[in-house]
Amino acid sequence: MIKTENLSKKYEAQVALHSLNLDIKKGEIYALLGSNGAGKSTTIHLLMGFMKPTSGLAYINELQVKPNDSAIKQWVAYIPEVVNLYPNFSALENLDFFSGLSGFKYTKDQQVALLREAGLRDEFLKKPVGAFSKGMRQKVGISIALGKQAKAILMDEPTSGLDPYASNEFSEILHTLSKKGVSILMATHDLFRAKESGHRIGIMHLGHLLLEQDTSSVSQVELEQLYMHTIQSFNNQDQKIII
Ligand SMILES: Nc1ncnc2c1ncn2[C@@H]1O[C@H](COP(=O)(O)OP(=O)(O)OP(=O)(O)O)[C@@H](O)[C@H]1O
Repeated sequence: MIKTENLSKKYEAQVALHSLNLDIKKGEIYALLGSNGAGKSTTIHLLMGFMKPTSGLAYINELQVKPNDSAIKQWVAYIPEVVNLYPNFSALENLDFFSGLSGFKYTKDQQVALLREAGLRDEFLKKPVGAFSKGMRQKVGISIALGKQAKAILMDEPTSGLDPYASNEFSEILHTLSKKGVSILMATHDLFRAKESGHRIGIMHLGHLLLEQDTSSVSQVELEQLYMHTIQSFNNQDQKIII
């Protein structure tokens, strides 16, 4: 569903991504972990077609991603760290507007159902989103993704700044999306949430994907040790790429 083949990106002299191979299945939640500058956002931006790779290929729903290709945008939704919405519009109005841009028209009842499914409480449906918290904006973003019937959702730092309750709610919403067959790639520094929400994690460092791991087969502590060990080994000039 979300796939890359030897995907690479060089920004002038800086190689941000070295030959990345990802294969994220239908309904899978995959957390990309890594240090600052590891290449996580670059990966997401390439998968969204925001820029051209230096080499390699990316696919969403078996369609090859090409920069600014509207065919791909039909299948994929991008939820940035802070979701951009029209501040004076209510949650319902934002959903209506963005669904319309994607060619969908929903009744008021359907819009309410989408926002509820994304976890937004009823009392906020008609409030201007300008005063919404990060978590609430994210829920509106997820409802927009649901509204466009996205098969893949790409998220950048979705849990940074969320309180523990909101983070937990976020995990539950991801699991609901996954059960509907939506594939999710999230870039995060949040090891705890990656383990709680993700089926699989990938550890990136300096543009390399160093390790992939099913989250069900490691404890939280083991995952943290694995993360530290993987990055330390690379820094100690073992520089043996595991993937
Ligand atoms: N537009 C750009 N021009 C030049 N270099 C860039 C650009 N965008 C990113 N880079 C570089 O590419 C590398 C990867 O950056 P990227 O933002 O993908 O990392 P990241 O893993 O998302 O980091 P963070 O966790 O800090 O958000 C970094 O060295 C960064 O400085």
